Amino acid sequence: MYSTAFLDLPPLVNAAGTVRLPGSKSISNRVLLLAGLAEGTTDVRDLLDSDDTRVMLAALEALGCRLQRNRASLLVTGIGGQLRTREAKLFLGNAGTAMRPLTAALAVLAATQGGAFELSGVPRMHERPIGDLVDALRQLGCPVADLAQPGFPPLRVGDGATHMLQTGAPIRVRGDVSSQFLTALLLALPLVTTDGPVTIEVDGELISKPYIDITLRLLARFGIDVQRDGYRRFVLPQGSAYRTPGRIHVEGDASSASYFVALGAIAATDKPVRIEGVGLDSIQGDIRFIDAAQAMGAQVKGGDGWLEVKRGAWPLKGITLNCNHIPDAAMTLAVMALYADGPTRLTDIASWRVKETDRIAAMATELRKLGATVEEGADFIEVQPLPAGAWRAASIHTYDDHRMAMCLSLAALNPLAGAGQPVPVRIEDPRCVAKTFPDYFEALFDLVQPLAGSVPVLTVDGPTASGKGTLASELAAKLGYHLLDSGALYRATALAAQDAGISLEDEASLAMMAAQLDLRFDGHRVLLGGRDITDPLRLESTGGMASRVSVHPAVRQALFQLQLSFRRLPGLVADGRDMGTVVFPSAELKVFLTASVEQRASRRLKQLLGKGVAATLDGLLADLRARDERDMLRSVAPCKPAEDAVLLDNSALSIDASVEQVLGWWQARRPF
Ligand SMILES: Nc1ncnc2c1ncn2[C@@H]1O[C@H](COP(=O)(O)OP(=O)(O)OP(=O)(O)O)[C@@H](O)[C@H]1O
Ligand SMILES: Nc1ccn([C@@H]2O[C@H](COP(=O)(O)O)[C@@H](O)[C@H]2O)c(=O)n1
Repeated sequence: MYSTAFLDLPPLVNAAGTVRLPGSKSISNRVLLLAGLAEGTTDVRDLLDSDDTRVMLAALEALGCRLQRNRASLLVTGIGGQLRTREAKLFLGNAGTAMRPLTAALAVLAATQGGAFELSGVPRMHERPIGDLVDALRQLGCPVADLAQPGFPPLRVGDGATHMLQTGAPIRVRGDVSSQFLTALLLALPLVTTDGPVTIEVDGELISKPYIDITLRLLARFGIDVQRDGYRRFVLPQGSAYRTPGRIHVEGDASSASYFVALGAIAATDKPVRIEGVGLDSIQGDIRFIDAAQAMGAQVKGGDGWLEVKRGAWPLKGITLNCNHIPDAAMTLAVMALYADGPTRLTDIASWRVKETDRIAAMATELRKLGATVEEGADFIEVQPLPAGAWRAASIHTYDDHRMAMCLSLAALNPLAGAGQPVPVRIEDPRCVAKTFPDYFEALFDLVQPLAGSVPVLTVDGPTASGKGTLASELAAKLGYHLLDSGALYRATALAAQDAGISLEDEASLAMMAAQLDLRFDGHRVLLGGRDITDPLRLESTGGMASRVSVHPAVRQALFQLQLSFRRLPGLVADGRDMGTVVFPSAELKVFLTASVEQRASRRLKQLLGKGVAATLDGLLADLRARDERDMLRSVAPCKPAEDAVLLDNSALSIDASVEQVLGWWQARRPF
């Protein structure tokens, strides 16, 4: 997962390969609640691991459910409809699928058994309406107190006392703001069917009906057979009791599939994008996104648990579509619309305005930043195609909304819109995808191909102990980029030569060895032929040997391709001696880092003594001077600034100040 302040996506030109989707958020949180309320243990397979499921799990644990994590599954032992804890404060983040059903379940449990529970979330959750659900619970006779603005969380359900609930008359709930209110009642009211059936009647036209279908199917898996009259009236039979199905599998998230369906429709020209975990047999309403994608031109094939998508019509075809049945996935159509041959109008999407953010306003604002013409209304959005040449590099604000981040990432495919100037796209706060798809960007990068030469590189060269490694790794962490410590390759070659008894002057043998290095970077550990060489790699003596090995042109040549292979999406920070001059001469930013030899020696002394390695300042000064001389005066790729490098003397700069300085230079060169 990328937890950086922003993530820059270079222009992308193709996509192919397989993505395995994480579990559905809607199914995961419904299953967790049902398993938590049921008696016995439920073995939940392929559960989504994300922010929204984590808050649900934390709430269940606080309520006395037992959770046991195994490698492949989560075992949930429920409370069997009996409160184990009578008071708790539950923080539910921005998870509507946790807030609404838990409010209903705890309201009836607290009212009938005596208890009081506070439910709160992030500030945006406190702006998302819940009043219609609260009204329904109050009709039943459940005490519910607004702790801030009436009709919105935070709430307190229950007052510690027990209450007789009015289950004889139908409970009325509005269905035209969020279908989650009805879902919440359907999931919770089996708890109060001991004395007779309970009826729920929906006021207004129910939106997002497919989500109710998921609720009903999952209730059936847990032994509750709801009788109903269309989507107007639902009856929970007397004596409804949650029975664990034993094992239950969570299918992949159909809303998350939409980004990869769109990716295939826009970019998969030869081989398809294959999506695994969700398919034509899906119980999720958002699977119907594929109909919309096909209407726009996508070629879609599928079966049980899989889909394959390729580009069909190109440009895509603009469509007008009522999206009431696919409210979440429909956001993806708004970005596909940029690649269409005419306007795309998405209607009946008023619910977008009360989601993680006001999604109609957010989508219109961000698409306009890219250069698009967008019209928005109370319940629709109309997007005009964005012709080649009209695309602008944009920094996309994501409003703490995972779907904004994932949808807008598709704008990086802009080179496919025509022959205009390709532009990168910046996604702000990429961590927001953690709500439903923590590894979304990793999955995307596995499938796409960047425009040739567009993966950005930042080089940091300079003499020994100037702080290159420290600076480079901080920069890579801040930008979410890969890191190349090129010195480690020369050091590893020297160690391998030492092990094999090869002379450091034997250029041909050293080059052969360098070309076959079996080197693996595993976090901070470095493995050579499976052996952990992390510690010996960093020895001063190894640095000295590396310096001798690195003077040989054939060795440098042998390591050249390996270094280039580190240039992968989304970008690279490379540190060494010749990164800016030889290996990445087209790097966007080249920094040449220096510090006085005395400063460098004293930093290295501190570093070595800190690790418990004996050293003296005089000894280090002599070593550094010798290494500087050899590295700077050698005939091939000497250590020197590239002509277009920026010099940074950090003798009097802290590490943080150096990082800020270089990030400032970097930002100044980006087009955002
Ligand atoms: N700006 C700075 N101010 C103070 N200390 C620093 C600064 N930058 C780096 N250091 C410290 O200097 C030491 C050497 O830094 P580092 O290992 O990053 O250098 P290097 O140039 O990568 O060395 P080498 O060429 O041997 O790989 C480390 O202990 C690091 O914490
Ligand atoms: N691009 C590079 C990187 C390193 N070297 C040589 O390797 C020695 C060790 O490098 P460290 O950065 O890990 O200290 C160094 O002294 C150089 O001789 C190189 O030539 N080119």
